[in-house]
Amino acid sequence: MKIACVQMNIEFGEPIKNFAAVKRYIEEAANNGSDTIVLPEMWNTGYALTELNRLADENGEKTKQFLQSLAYQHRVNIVGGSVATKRSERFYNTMYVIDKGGSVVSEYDKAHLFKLMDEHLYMEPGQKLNRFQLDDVECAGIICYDLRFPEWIRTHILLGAKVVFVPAEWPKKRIDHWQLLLQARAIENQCYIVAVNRVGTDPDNEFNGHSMIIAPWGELLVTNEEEEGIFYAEIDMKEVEDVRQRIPVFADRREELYSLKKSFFHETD
Ligand SMILES: O=C(O)CCC(=O)C(=O)O
Repeated sequence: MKIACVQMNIEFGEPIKNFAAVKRYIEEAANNGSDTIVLPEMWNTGYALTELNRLADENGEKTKQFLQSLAYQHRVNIVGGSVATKRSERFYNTMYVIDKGGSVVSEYDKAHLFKLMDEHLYMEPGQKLNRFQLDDVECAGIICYDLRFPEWIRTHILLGAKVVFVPAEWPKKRIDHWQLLLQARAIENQCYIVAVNRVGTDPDNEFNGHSMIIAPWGELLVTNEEEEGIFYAEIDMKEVEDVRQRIPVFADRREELYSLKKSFFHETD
């Protein structure tokens, strides 16, 4: 599967300009033979949280139609990063995933909202997992701050995910955390990680990309890119099986030790 990471700048509070940029990027990535194109977090508006009432996409309709038509036209999967959406007067940070036939195969609201950027004051957290298949590969998707919750990713992995997509607006000042956390998640879960971060600035932050594709053994297939652009890598699902056979982490898990309640009981027994 050839993957394209769209490491784009996002115009703050300017959905029309951002939709036009995403269209150009998807066309370019499709023309370069991509199977799966991945966008960053909140690419329609950036973190324009105080203007969500005016800017958020009502029921995600505009985004879904737009991505579905591009996916169908170019026969590509699109992991649509995320967009600000509005449903029943509430706002969400929502990922839509579209397959090559133009069907929406997953809708996911970011589960862990980022208090440092006041996200919890404006948006509602999601309550559901994000599992889907693309070209018969079991996948999962999380959004930005979700990355700091390894148990959330592990849950998806235990249910079968072999590729985890991570769209983000991760600021430059904590980019070392981004790199380390992503690489650790790939190694411990013996899976591919495809992580796409934006570049540019908003009123509060600077973003320097470093989108990454990481193999299940931890090799960096895309890394350290700081410029705006599309970065590509091929992933091979045999790698996941090979690594899982080499070090059988999943067979060696001691589930019975991991429940907080039980280990506390054991210690005081
Ligand atoms: O966890 C972090 O440092 C960044 C998270 C973030 O920027 C976000 O979730 O939007």
